[in-house]
Amino acid sequence: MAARPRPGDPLDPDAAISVRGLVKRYGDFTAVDGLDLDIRRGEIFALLGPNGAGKTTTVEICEGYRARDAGEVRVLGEDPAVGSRAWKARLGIVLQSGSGDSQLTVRELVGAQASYYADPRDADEVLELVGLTEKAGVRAKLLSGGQRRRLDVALGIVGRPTLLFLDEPTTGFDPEARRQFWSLIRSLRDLGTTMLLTTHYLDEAEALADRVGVIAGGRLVEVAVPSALGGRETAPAVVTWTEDGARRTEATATPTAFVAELAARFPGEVPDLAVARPTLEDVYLRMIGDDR
Ligand SMILES: Nc1ncnc2c1ncn2[C@@H]1O[C@H](COP(=O)(O)OP(=O)(O)OP(=O)(O)O)[C@@H](O)[C@H]1O
Repeated sequence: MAARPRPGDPLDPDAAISVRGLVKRYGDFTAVDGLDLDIRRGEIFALLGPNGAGKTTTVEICEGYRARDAGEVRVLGEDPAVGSRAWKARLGIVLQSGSGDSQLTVRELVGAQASYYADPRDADEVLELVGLTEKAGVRAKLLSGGQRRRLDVALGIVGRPTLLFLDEPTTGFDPEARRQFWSLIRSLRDLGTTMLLTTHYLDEAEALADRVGVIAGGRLVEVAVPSALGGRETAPAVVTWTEDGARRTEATATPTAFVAELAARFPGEVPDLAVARPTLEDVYLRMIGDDR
């Protein structure tokens, strides 16, 4: 399920994004250091990694915005370094710092962006989708931070992209706006859009991504479904409870059996019973720690 390509494997012609041996240097510094990755059509793929890991560099090479020093890249079947106009029109891009301080209204901006595409989404439909209908007539520069981010997404999807790049899309969102944004992303997936997301929010990756890739020091450390990253699904569970006034802890590979034993020992509820597996954050921090 979470198979990832090995160095030297051929490009995958069916993938939305196929990357082999990608290298990017800035002077003496190697920012991306031999990256192999396939992103399937229709999936949401989250790229995780610490600041400076090489996420934005990788994504911008896939978008055709940066040149690479070595390796092969195919995005929707074309090499981004020489991507055609028709190819570019099939991409949607939501950058880290977006539209911002325009004097134009929200609807004017979305309408203007739509005019670049042969078959755009209806501007009002897009505003509805991102929850900005009530702000359609407001100048973009008067929007709140979270509303601007939604406008960025609106601008990214109005061209009906096959593949959408989202670079840290929910930075600065309040919790409710993040939840709304997540449901927007899920509805785009239901419409068949492939998405490559970078994020520092592990709960966001867990909530949205079909697969996550962890990148550190310009290398891909692991690719997996969120529930299996770093051996999470088979890691021992930690059972905690209170007994004789003290907090007790037991790490076990068979938590169900262990809890059954505990239940037999106590007349009613086992006090303060909890069963926990390592969180995505636990395994992620361990991974990038290992890499360093
Ligand atoms: N134009 C550039 N010139 C020189 N170095 C650069 C340039 N762009 C990026 N770098 C360096 O390459 C490395 C990778 O940067 P990149 O922006 O890809 O990281 P990132 O994983 O997206 O980080 P963040 O999570 O902070 O956005 C960093 O060390 C960065 O300083």
